[in-house]
Amino acid sequence: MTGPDAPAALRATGLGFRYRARGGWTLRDCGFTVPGGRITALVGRNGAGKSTLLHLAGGLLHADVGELRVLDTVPGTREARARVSLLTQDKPLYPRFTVADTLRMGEKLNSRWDRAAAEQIVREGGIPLAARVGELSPGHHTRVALALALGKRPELLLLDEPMADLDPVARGEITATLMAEVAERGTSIVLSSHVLPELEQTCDWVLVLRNGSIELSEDSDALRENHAVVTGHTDQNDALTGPHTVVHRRVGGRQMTALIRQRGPLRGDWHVERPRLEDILGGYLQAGDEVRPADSERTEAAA
Ligand SMILES: Nc1ncnc2c1ncn2[C@@H]1O[C@H](COP(=O)(O)OP(=O)(O)OP(=O)(O)O)[C@@H](O)[C@H]1O
Repeated sequence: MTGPDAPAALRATGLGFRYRARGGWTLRDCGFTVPGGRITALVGRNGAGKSTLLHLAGGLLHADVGELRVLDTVPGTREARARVSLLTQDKPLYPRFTVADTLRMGEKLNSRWDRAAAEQIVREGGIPLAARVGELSPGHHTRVALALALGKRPELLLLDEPMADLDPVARGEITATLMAEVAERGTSIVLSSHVLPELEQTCDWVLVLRNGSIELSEDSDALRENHAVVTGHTDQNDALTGPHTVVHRRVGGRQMTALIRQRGPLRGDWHVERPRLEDILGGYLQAGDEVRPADSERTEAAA
């Protein structure tokens, strides 16, 4: 189902998870809604909790506190498993199976199996159906795992760094396949990635995790509209506080460049540019590493 009545792809309320009962929280107090029928980029620094969140959504882990729903169902239940595909980073497949065996297994296990779609993904990669999975290159292994995940015709596809092993041509082909899935079937896709430029044309929703907490859950176009990259003299620093929020700031000499969430008109003399999604995500990822004017002045004084 697509449109305004479509169920949210993911919905979390007060979600918390820790790997050991006495360990620290890997995910803490996460609350967000990812609308259905979108391609959502799940972004965060190493160790932020992206894989953990995807494993929870795929029903491989269970929340310690709070609630997570996928397509309005409980992750890991029979209904959720029928409607959700999760491709983990290790992309487990049987190494002794041939590619053809693997696709046949997909067909046996899934009542909605789309053989043509699965075979097309394999064929596009030039992978022989008779090849043994254990002898495939990592990129071809990823392709077969994706064919299995997509052949199931899921309503929600969860992908943990799916492009990491793929060559640039394969990345383009798989991206086009994913975008066609959303456009033609209204499939919801949530994919984690560190390759920010590739998200620019693909993703229409963004979920940013920072140290296990949700930093951002927002529409990509809205983010582009309500953020600005401003450059000007450092003595105007105070003009950026108040209604605006400085996400990240870099100072060089007496000039500063800042990514801001802009609320209303800007005071002062600034050169203003509309940021790309990549700039916005990069700014949020670096937010804790902010270089403040005072730091830069100390550096200059010491030089
Ligand atoms: N099986 C595990 N047992 C204990 N701790 C774990 C386990 N898996 C992950 N963690 C810890 O949980 C935190 C979040 O890890 P996670 O893999 O979810 O992050 P990530 O954002 O996917 O990172 P990356 O970008 O490096 O893939 C890290 O501190 C990690 O060390």
